[in-house]
Amino acid sequence: MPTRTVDYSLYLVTSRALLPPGQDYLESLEASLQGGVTLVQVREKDAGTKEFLDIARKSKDLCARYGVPLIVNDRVDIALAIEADGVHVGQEDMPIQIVRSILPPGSIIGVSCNNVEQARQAVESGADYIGIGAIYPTATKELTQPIVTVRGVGAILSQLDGSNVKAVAIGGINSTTVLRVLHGAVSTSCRALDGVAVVSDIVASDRPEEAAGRLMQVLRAFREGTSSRCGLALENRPPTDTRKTLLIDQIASLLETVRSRKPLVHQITNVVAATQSANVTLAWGASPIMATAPEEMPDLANVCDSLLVNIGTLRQTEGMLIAGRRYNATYKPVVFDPVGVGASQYRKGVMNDLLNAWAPTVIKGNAGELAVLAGSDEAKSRGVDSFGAGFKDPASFVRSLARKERCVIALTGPKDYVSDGDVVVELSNGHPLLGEITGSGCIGGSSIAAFCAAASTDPGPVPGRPVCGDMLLATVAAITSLNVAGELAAARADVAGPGSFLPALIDEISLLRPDVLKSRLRLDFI
Ligand SMILES: Nc1ncnc2c1ncn2[C@@H]1O[C@H](COP(=O)(O)OP(=O)(O)OP(=O)(O)O)[C@@H](O)[C@H]1O
Ligand SMILES: Cc1ncsc1CCO
Repeated sequence: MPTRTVDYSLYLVTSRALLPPGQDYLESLEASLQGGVTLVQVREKDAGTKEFLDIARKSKDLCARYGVPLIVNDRVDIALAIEADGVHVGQEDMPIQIVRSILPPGSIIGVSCNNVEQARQAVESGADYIGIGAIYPTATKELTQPIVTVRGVGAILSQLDGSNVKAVAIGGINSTTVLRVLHGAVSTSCRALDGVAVVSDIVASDRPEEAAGRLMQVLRAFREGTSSRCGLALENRPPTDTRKTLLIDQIASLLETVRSRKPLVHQITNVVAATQSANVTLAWGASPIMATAPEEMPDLANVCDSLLVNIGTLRQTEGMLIAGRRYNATYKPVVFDPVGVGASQYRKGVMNDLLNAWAPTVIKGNAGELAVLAGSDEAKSRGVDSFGAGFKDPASFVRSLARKERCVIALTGPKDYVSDGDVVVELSNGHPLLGEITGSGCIGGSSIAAFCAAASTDPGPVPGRPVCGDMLLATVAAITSLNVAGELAAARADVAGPGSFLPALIDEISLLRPDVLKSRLRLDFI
């Protein structure tokens, strides 16, 4: 029998217990189908066999009218009895090979997977699809296994490389989280989800048709916006021979855009570099607001243009958690600076909590910091500083970390490397004095946040990306402009060392002219 094409995009898992009071199960199911649900699984954990059979049969008839396949949870006997399109099993249920031997040829068989090994086994045993979860903690199902998190999905998807096994994510996915899940859950080989499975966002809604419609809109927008390059390299790239000239023009032009747009840059940063970060932000022509209280994050996310989260002197992380989520929800850039993350287990734990809670647009760090993020021991750190020779192949390192973390990665040092998972730009401007003042990395983060704000564009009514605009360009422009200002400051007659360098640097940032910037830029695509 030819393999049939199944649309996994919006996979509804039913649960009568979650229906709003007075809502009829079949009416709700029909409304969801009208809203665009593409696949349905009947899951009724507490129903007796007779009742389950009845619900499954009625659901099957209804789905058939909409041309939507129906899958039965766990119960192979019920699937056979109602001639369902397939069965979904858990890890403790009947093994896939046995299910396959019982069901008619061509049946869809899916299995829940919580980790890489389970996904490997699913492929080996001939599953049609895997349900990866739970992505978030959810009240719908009692969790017996660890939360996968959005950042954990990529490694599981990698197991599907070379197979025809499809994948959906499940657990806590709703219209607020769906874009984060779709965008964040992609393997380093660019394997994305085939769909998302949703329970309460649709079933518990008074208007299931609208709930399903909202999810479908985001799914469509995501696919349209990310048809190539994993959805990371956001803008169309020019041909190789002209792109360096074009990039240099774009950098100079973005410097002017920062000054003309005067973005408001919200910064949650450390107490060491806070004042110089605010001054540098002003010197670029942007406006800083340094604010940490969790209570004010919703208001600030509405009025500010971008967010910087710097963990240099961690005290309370609640504001950081809320802020990132809010800026994601308003489609504004979020820059993350994991200062000194190698210094303590606490910092590392906080970094992971933050990155699991929200999507960074850019992560910037020195070699020691990014090595901790990547789980590599190629570069070392001591406190907030990186030491040693660093990465043997920094270009490959940033490219693969960008793919893994699904954002732009900026690796700083004597040379800087910026990647969006596709291209890598090597930046050779700068001056050793930048390494001799504290917080030069921190002001780099503030600068990136200002340039990202200036580069961000209107996401439109149904955004298919967490942020719109060329964030690779913004990151490159910010770092390299700062480094050129550093060269100009270091060359001044009144600069005798690190003490006089910092004020001169702030002056040179505010004085930097686009033509001077262009003439001094030293960068290359790798
Ligand atoms: N030796 C150097 N030569 C040229 N530029 C440098 C040098 N060292 C650092 N820089 C520049 O200084 C900036 C900060 O980079 P660095 O890697 O020192 O950050 P960091 O270690 O995070 O700093 P900090 O912890 O002090 O905030 C970057 O723009 C980088 O290009
Ligand atoms: C020195 C220092 N300690 C915590 S943050 C910071 C600023 C440079 O990263």
